[in-house]
Amino acid sequence: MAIQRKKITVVGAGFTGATTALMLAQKELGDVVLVDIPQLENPTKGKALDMLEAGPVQGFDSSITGTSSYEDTAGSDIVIITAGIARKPGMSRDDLVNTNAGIVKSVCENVKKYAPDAYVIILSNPVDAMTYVAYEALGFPKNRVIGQSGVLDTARYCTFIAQELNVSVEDVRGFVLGGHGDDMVPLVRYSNAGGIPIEKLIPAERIEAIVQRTRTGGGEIVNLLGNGSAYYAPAASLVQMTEAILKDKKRILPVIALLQGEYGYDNLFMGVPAILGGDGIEKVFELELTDEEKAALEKSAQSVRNVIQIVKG
Ligand SMILES: NC(=O)c1ccc[n+]([C@@H]2O[C@H](COP(=O)([O-])OP(=O)(O)OC[C@H]3O[C@@H](n4cnc5c(N)ncnc54)[C@H](O)[C@@H]3O)[C@@H](O)[C@H]2O)c1
Ligand SMILES: O=C(O)C[C@H](O)C(=O)O
Repeated sequence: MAIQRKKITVVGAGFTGATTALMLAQKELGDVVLVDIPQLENPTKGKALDMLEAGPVQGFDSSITGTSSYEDTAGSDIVIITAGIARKPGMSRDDLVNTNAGIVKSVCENVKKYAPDAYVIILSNPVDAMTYVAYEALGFPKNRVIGQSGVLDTARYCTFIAQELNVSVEDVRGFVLGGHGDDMVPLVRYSNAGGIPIEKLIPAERIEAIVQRTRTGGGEIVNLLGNGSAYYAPAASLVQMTEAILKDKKRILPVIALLQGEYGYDNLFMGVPAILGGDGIEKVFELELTDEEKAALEKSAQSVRNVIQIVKG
């Protein structure tokens, strides 16, 4: 049988969804189906056609199709869910919970029907709780239901460290643990530039400022944009996760995973470092934490539990 291109569905053709679709095609990771609601079918088709017409200029052969019909998503290898409303200045991500829970649930019912074997990546906010909603609605095994927050939060953290040191972002490593809220936990002790612990390179008060800026990094962009939230770095993060799965790269990335005992949490979705490869979340890494780190993680976990409780009703 001829080798088939991979099929990637992006649900939600707004700022993040459309940007993700274009980046996926630019990297030729597969053929892309962009889905939005029936009322936006023509603009969705228009965006997809416009992106497709960038192919000859940029030299990509991925197809990009705009639709409002889930039949077009049938057999997708990966489904990325960006559908939902975004926050505006003065709002927290948690303010979106009721509206987006309904949207994510209805999207997942279609994913379950038309792409039952897909690996599903959730972006819609509040994303830890939305990953829980998706998991419940899909009924898929936990390795195939993956939330995106840590790649983005870590990208922000590494950007700020590289700026502070005036070094290449390529040499900065670190990761952010916990929920995608203002009490997320950038792990300073496990962060380095060129292998040198950042604690040896940056004064403590500057590190603390970087940690705080990372925690409120989403809000910083929301305030600057005025009418929506970040989408370039979020789209890049989704593409990195998709690539890790489709190419079975076994990247170590922070992802939102269902914890069943790891870090002492049971049945909670939260950001942790994991191997992301051809079978989705293949392994969660459990690190030893100091008492202070444990307390910070517990604060973040409590915030996630509170939002999930709203969804559970
Ligand atoms: N987890 C993260 O790190 C992260 C990062 C960025 C954005 N987000 C979240 O992602 C979501 C999307 O952000 P955005 O900036 O792209 O918003 P946006 O408003 O530009 O786009 C959202 C799109 O979803 C569509 N949509 C709504 N209901 C739908 C449904 N039932 N089926 C299909 N499509 C539907 C809308 O019509 C719209 O086009 C928001 O909830 C935002 O908070 C999360
Ligand atoms: O901040 C937001 O509302 C969007 C997203 O979660 C982000 O961190 O950029």
